[in-house]
Amino acid sequence: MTAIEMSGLTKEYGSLTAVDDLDLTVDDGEVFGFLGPNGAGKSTTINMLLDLTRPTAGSATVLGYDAQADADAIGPRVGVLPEGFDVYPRLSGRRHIEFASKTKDADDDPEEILRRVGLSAEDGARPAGDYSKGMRQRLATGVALVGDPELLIMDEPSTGLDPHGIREMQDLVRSEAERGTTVFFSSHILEHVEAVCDRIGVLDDGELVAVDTIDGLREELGGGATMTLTLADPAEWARNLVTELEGVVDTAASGRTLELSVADPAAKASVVTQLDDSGATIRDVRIEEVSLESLFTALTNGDENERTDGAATAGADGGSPTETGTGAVR
Ligand SMILES: Nc1ncnc2c1ncn2[C@@H]1O[C@H](COP(=O)(O)OP(=O)(O)OP(=O)(O)O)[C@@H](O)[C@H]1O
Repeated sequence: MTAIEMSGLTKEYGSLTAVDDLDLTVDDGEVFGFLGPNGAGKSTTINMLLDLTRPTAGSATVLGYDAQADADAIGPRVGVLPEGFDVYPRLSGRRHIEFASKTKDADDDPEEILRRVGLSAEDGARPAGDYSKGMRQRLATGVALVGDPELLIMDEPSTGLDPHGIREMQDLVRSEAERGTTVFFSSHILEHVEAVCDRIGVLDDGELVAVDTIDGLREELGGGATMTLTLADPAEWARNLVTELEGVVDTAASGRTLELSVADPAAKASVVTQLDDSGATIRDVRIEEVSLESLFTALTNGDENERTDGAATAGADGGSPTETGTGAVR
């Protein structure tokens, strides 16, 4: 079955097209990363799936139900971790789960849910206001898991978490996926998505610019890698042997060092074979794959904080320094 299907899904706010003609399918059981810089339209898309915002055009189904017409059927089957979720400081973690169970008319064992998200019974008894940011996110996920949803929608779940908290969140996503839950995980940080997702969709200025696995995207963008070969003899001679090989896009020779840019993975083996067959002695080979960060930058045209159409960015979260590391495009 298809967990999510968007067809021409569009949302306009006046002259701003926040989400532009999205066609996207997320399969049942998949962990799908919905990636894009701040203001790309991720939350707006999620809001349309949950019927919190109505599309200007197009449609979407969630778990086979029409997102607008059958919103009542979708609600109980979907767990949502909204962006910027915060706890009720005086309520215990356990009470949060109990409250959510009551609201969803579910009969989950609060202890079991707390355990699933890595909170002990003692943690559950404490006021959530005392929790660390990571514990709050885990509790928020616990709340989303009430009613055993078939689909978990997480809007920027790693926001504000330190590296340890991020790893915990990723483990949680993995273990829920192992239980068979489909996960739709939005983020503006490539690394967070890459670590847990089967496929990613990249959104930029409201448009879906790529949908693939990370490896697939790498290849699509040229499978880019740089090869540095150290040879026994001057490299200029060797350079002439490989310049014309398929997949080799750039070459440079300096002393006994030959540097090559290759556009597809197969070219790496061809280079080595060609040199070897021609009698060159290769002393060392270093290969540097295109970084995930440059991949994402290429896809989103290096967008930073704001949209190129100059519209204000909604939901800016003023994240922590840990979010601005490699892969972030804030
Ligand atoms: N209610 C609204 N009225 C007008 N414009 C809006 C509204 N909601 C969102 N937008 C605009 O739509 C665009 C997409 O915003 P959205 O919040 O969906 O992006 P996002 O990818 O979720 O970003 P973030 O990670 O910052 O939440 C932004 O330019 C935003 O300013």
